[in-house]
Formats: sequence, C-alpha cells, structure tokens
Amino acid sequence: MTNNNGWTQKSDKGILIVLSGPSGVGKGTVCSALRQCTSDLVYSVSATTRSPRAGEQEGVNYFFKSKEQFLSMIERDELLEWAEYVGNYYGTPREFVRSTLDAGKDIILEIEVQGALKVKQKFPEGVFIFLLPPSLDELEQRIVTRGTDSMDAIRSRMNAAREEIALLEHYDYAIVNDRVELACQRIQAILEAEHCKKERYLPVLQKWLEEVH
Ligand SMILES: Nc1nc2c(ncn2[C@@H]2O[C@H](COP(=O)(O)OP(=O)(O)O)[C@@H](O)[C@H]2O)c(=O)[nH]1
Ligand SMILES: Nc1ncnc2c1ncn2[C@@H]1O[C@H](COP(=O)(O)OP(=O)(O)O)[C@@H](O)[C@H]1O
Repeated sequence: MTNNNGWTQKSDKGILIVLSGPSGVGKGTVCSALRQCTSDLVYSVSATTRSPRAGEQEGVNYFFKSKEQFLSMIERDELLEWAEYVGNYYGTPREFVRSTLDAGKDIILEIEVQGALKVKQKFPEGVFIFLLPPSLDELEQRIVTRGTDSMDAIRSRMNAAREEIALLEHYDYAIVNDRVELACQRIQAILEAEHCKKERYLPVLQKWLEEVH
C-alpha cells in the first residue's frame, strides 16, 4: 500500500507513473490487480479509435472515438500525448491528469513507448516503469491465449514489441511480469520508495535541517 512516508504534511503534487510494455505482456491484468489493492492510485482512461473488445466499457477501459473525433481532440489540444499504434490512435486526456496531480493524488498512465517518451519530455519527474514478459515466446503465447487478435494483428504486435523493448533504456524501472501478484508487489514497492524521496518533503525537512545545524 502506498503511504505518505509517515508525514502529516503531504507533498503538494501527486506522482505521475507511466507503465509501458509490449502488447500482451499483462499491463491491463497487472493494472486491474493494482486497482484492487491500491485504492489511492488513480487510473488515466485513454481515448482511442480502436473498436471495443468484448467486455470493454466506455469510460472505464477507454473513451472510444471515431477518427474525426480523435483528430478534433488533437486540434483542441485536449491530449497530453497521443500516438498511432498498430493502425489505431491512442491518447491521454490532459485535463484529468493535471487536476488529479494538482489534487495531490498519484495517477498511472498505461501507454505505449512513443507516448511515454512524449510524457517524459513534459514530466521528467514522472516515474517510468517498463513491464517485460519472461520471454518473447511467452509474450506471443499470452497474446494468442487472450484470443482478441487475428494472426496478422499478432504479427504486428510482436514486431511492435521488439521495437518497444529496444527503448527500455528511457525507463527508470524494468519489471518482469512472471506472476501478476509479484509484478503488482514490485510496482507497489517502487511507489513506496518514490513517496520517500526527500525531494518531495523539502519544506518539512528544511525545518529539521535548521534544528540540527
Ligand atoms: N501513447 C498512448 N498509448 C496508449 C494509450 N492508451 C493505451 N495505449 C497503448 O496502446 C497499445 C495498444 O493498446 P490496446 O489496443 O488496448 O492493446 P493491448 O495493450 O495489447 O491490450 C498498448 O501498448 C497501450 O498501452 C494512450 O493514451 N497513449
Ligand atoms: N503473469 C502472467 N502470467 C500468465 N498470463 C498472464 C500474466 N499476466 C497477464 N497474463 C495473460 O496474458 C494475456 C494478455 O494480458 P493483458 O493484460 O491483456 O496484456 P496487455 O494489456 O499488456 O496487452 C491475458 O490473457 C492475461 O490473462
């Protein structure tokens, strides 16, 4: 469970966490598990032109948009970042991220690498986590088992996966999703550590430093 490092005075801004990783690695599964055990983490819901999969809900999994609607969101500068991925557009609504961070709450963005790099330019203080599969064979197996993609789409996603993993160096942390609960625990451990960074408590720590000098 994330905490506030035992201080009563909370750092003003929430932490922005970006979780990326190849299609099928288990980002969605790990995020759902995190949702259940980390109540104080807010999830950014993206806009996409991709069609809904069975069971996906508007406003919960994505805001499903036509290409025209998506392009006008770009034009109105409503997206913090956006990217084209395997033939569809995906983007992060900007206002929700801003208001969540301003309210002092942590927010997690589950987005692909190109978008993550754009976010890093705007929020270098964000925490960038890359989720890896135990192996590429296991990754392909997971996409096949999920049963949502055609053979062509699986090939495209595996090609995209290789390109994405090549950009791992831009991330702060690499986590292997061998078992969902372990991957979850690792992300929680990262959040705990980030909450203890001294930079987040400078006004409080300043008083301590004045007392000890
Ligand atoms: N740049 C960007 N990527 C996103 C966004 N939302 C989702 N994605 C990424 O788009 C990719 C495809 O997502 P999706 O079609 O749901 O497939 P899945 O991740 O294989 O289940 C994944 O890597 C997502 O993390 C977004 O708002 N911006
Ligand atoms: N640690 C894991 N071990 C085995 N299977 C997993 C694991 N994590 C996720 N999966 C399975 O892999 C498939 C892809 O997971 P999903 O969350 O849809 O990936 P992503 O959101 O990264 O595309 C799903 O069928 C899911 O149940």
